[in-house]
Amino acid sequence: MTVDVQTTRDVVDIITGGWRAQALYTAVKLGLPDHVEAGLGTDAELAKATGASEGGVHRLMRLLVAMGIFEGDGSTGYRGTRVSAALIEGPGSLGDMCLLYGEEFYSAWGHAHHAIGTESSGFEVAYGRPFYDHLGQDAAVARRFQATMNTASMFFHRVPEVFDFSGKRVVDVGGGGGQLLATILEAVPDARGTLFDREHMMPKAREHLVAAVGPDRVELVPGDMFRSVPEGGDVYVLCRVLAGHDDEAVVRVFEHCRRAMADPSSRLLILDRFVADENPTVLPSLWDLHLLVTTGGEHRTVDRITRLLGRAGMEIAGTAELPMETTALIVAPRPA
Ligand SMILES: Nc1ncnc2c1ncn2[C@@H]1O[C@H](CSCC[C@H]([NH3+])C(=O)O)[C@@H](O)[C@H]1O
Repeated sequence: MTVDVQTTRDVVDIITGGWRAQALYTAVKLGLPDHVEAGLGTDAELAKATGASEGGVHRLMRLLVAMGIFEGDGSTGYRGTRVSAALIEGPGSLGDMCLLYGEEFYSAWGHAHHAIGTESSGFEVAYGRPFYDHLGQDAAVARRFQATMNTASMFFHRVPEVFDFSGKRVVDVGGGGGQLLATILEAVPDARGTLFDREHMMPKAREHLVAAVGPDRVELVPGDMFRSVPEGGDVYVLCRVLAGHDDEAVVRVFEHCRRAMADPSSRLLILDRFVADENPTVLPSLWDLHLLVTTGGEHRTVDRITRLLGRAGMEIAGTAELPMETTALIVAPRPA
């Protein structure tokens, strides 16, 4: 069989993706975006600042210019781009995400064959312990993971645009550090909020929410969503909570939300990524496999969520698309 040039090119573009990722990771590890921003423009200057070999820096920067991360060249001087600017260290930087993907996640993906073949975590093979245990024992990685989660929260500000929270009591179940609830309450001055999560999340969430909206419009309730959720909410939110739990556990959370709702006009808002079996798109499918490789978890299809909601006496009343292929499902209780 003869393979044409375009087909070969397509395959090569895909299989070198990991190399591109490692090149970008190395640039962040060496602090190249910061150094270029600080005006160090030649290979020699960058080599001196990073302690790396000048030849190595030259060869790496040549690729990064070709990839559009930097502009210029090593003799007349490199310049930053909007991509390298996003990697400069500081609040909101995407640099931590590059480091986490380039180290822990890259090692975990090295065991993709095992993870997919057995539907179990590749991370555990690579590191000898579950991902969340690892985070509990390595503060630097935990910090990077938190920063990566925050980076992935860029759809939060759009949530008040796709659902009307005015005058509502919002219960954020598994609300984490309170960023989403704070964003909603800041955008909707007459809404009130309850953050519900495990006990250990309370101090951080309280600090964030009180700083954002003051102590009066928000309460914090520690607990276990598999046992119960706070009563009397007009809107229950489940944002990025379901992927790590099996179907039975998810139905239980849905049942608790339905039972706790203030009245039939109350809604459940599910914010998550969903995979599609027909006409799939790449990012949700990739992240679904990524969940498998790191934690053994998964993203569901909307059909499957619909069935689980049905078992809890609820149905989808509307949907809205959010950035980064995140979807908002607006869920209503079915009349008894
Ligand atoms: N059994 C449980 N009860 C309440 N919260 C839980 C439980 N298990 C996990 N969580 C929380 O679920 C959250 C999942 S991470 C998502 C956090 C947040 N909604 C966001 O989108 O940024 C974490 O904050 C966990 O502590």
